Amino acid sequence: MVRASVLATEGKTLMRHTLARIAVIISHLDLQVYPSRLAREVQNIAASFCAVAEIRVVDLPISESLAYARNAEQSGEIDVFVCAGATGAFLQKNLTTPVVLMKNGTNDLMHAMFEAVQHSTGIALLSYRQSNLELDYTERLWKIAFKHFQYDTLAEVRARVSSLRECGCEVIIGSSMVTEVAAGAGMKGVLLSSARSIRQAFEDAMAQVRLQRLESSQRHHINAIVQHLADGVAALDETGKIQAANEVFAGFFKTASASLIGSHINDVAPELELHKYLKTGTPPGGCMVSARQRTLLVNAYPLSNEPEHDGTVIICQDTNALQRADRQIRSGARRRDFRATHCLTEIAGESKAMQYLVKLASVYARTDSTILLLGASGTGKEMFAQGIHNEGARANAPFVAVNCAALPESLLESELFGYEDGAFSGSRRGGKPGLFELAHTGSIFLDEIGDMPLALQTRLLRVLQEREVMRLGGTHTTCVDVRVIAATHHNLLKQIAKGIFREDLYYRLNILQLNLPPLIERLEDLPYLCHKIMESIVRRLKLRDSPKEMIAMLLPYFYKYHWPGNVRELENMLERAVIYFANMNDPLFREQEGNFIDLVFGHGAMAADEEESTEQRRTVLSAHTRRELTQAVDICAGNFSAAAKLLGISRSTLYRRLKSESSNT
Ligand SMILES: Nc1ncnc2c1ncn2[C@@H]1O[C@H](COP(=O)(O)OP(=O)(O)OP(=O)(O)O)[C@@H](O)[C@H]1O
Repeated sequence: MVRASVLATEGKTLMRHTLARIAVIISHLDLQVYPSRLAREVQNIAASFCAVAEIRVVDLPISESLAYARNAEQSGEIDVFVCAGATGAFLQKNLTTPVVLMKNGTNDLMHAMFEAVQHSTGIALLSYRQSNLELDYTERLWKIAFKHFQYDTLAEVRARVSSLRECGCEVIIGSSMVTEVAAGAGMKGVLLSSARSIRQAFEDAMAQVRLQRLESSQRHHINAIVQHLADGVAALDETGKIQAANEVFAGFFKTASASLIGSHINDVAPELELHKYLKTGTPPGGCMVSARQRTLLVNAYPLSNEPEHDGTVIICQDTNALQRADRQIRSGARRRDFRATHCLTEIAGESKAMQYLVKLASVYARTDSTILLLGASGTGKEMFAQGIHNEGARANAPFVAVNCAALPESLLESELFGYEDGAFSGSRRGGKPGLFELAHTGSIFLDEIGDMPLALQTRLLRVLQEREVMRLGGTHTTCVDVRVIAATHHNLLKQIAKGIFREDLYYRLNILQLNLPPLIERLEDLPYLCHKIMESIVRRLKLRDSPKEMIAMLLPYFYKYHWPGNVRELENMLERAVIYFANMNDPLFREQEGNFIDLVFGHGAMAADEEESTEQRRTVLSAHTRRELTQAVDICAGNFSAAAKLLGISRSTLYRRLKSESSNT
């Protein structure tokens, strides 16, 4: 039963949040004088703390003290209890909320003596357990010899009071309980506590609350950090009981985090097999554990560096999330051009050979095996490589193309494999990842592999075998998950015979093969190729429409050409043709020696094989059909000079031919 009232207080807050909540418990036996003197004193002093604390003074039977305190503790309404003597010691043992003891000092004894001597010189002091009162000093000061006894229990108090009465003692100084027993025995009880010791107890309680709130705010911060971690974190005590765990950890083991607290780790997560560690105190390094359809990377660390094993922190990481993060980091570091832009559907060709190759490439795209693309320059090897990458499972990952013939050996090595900080003079600070690392999870296209220096072939072979790279100047390897597509215009078997290409590398690369035929072997693809290429030129040059007549006119020449530069050459020719065709009436071209066909076929190509090309050109030019001649006139809107220029003949020759063609028909 709570007899004394609550001292509600107003005023400024002590801490950032609320007033300190203090309960002072004064226990009594069968209270004869109500309210007890101590309670009254405490209430008076509590009033002076009203600006900083809400102090509840509770005067209740000793048998109810613990129940009351527990109740208040459970409802979380009290930050700290203040109590004296035996009850204080008892509550300290049984509560988790701090209990500040009202301690009596010599000053209290002086005050008590002052009151006691008013009644009698037969004075005794009863104190709970050992006190640090300066008894000799007090006796000398008051010139009174008084008796002093210590007690542990209420029974001892009762026995001592009754024996003191029989010895003629009239005044007993002690706690509120002692004074009550004395009063019950018909003696004078003098309270040992003074206003000063009560005030000191409140100061101690305030300091305690301040400390508590500081700790709680720190705990709150740490908890917020731990809760926001992407990893599952749990703290265990030395026996393996979970003291704290975040939601992610709870989620890994499909349970609510609150229900984990107090459970044993072996019951919650037997998969982790932490019992081995908990016994030895040796933390396991990162080990992979399968738990509830996930693979976790688990690390455990001792809570302190002390030799005594007093707890463990476990950190669990979802390997899927790690891989995703890894991919993100790598793609963040990826250059924008590490993308494949072509698809297999863009590869133009109506010939059986091309249609078969595109289908085969699409089958290859569904695998992860290494591919070797063979074919002369400009046959579309890179286009196929990009198409295969884009049609496969790695489409969203990087496509890294590297021309092995374009860089000097040392540069190619650092480009491919990267380097560590300070690997060579002039190297970038912090090192640089190689193209293999940047292609991680995607594809690497090793173009012109036949031109790779032998020393690098050896390093490349090791990477292909081990699937891991070591940067130049590095000491550790990094795993790379890369699909390799290599290409060359060389005959690698001949290169092997000459000793300039490693046979073992050839067999590593030549798992799946695509052999792209030169354009000369599939001239039937020309119309479709021209059409497709023109579409992209029109788009790129922002033309109004595709000059179909021009293509119709050029095609007969194209069929007769030998195409050493394959589709790339065709692309170049068509682009040139479009530009010349659109500017045919420009004086610059009108005054040009030669003619449209000459310009389209390009002097460079002609010069490469002068004899053959001049001869070919002659045959080509003499082969105009009547349809081509009239078509040229139509295209040039009846302008015979322009039509002659377009055909590469003089105006008079055009007239003559048209005449002779018409007489032949
Ligand atoms: N079948 C095709 N359909 C459409 N365009 C093609 C085709 N084949 C090649 N090309 C085009 O021809 C040009 C050359 O192709 P690509 O670079 O793929 O050839 P390559 O064999 O890799 O050449 P190199 O060996 O010289 O590197 C590219 O612009 C490409 O778009």
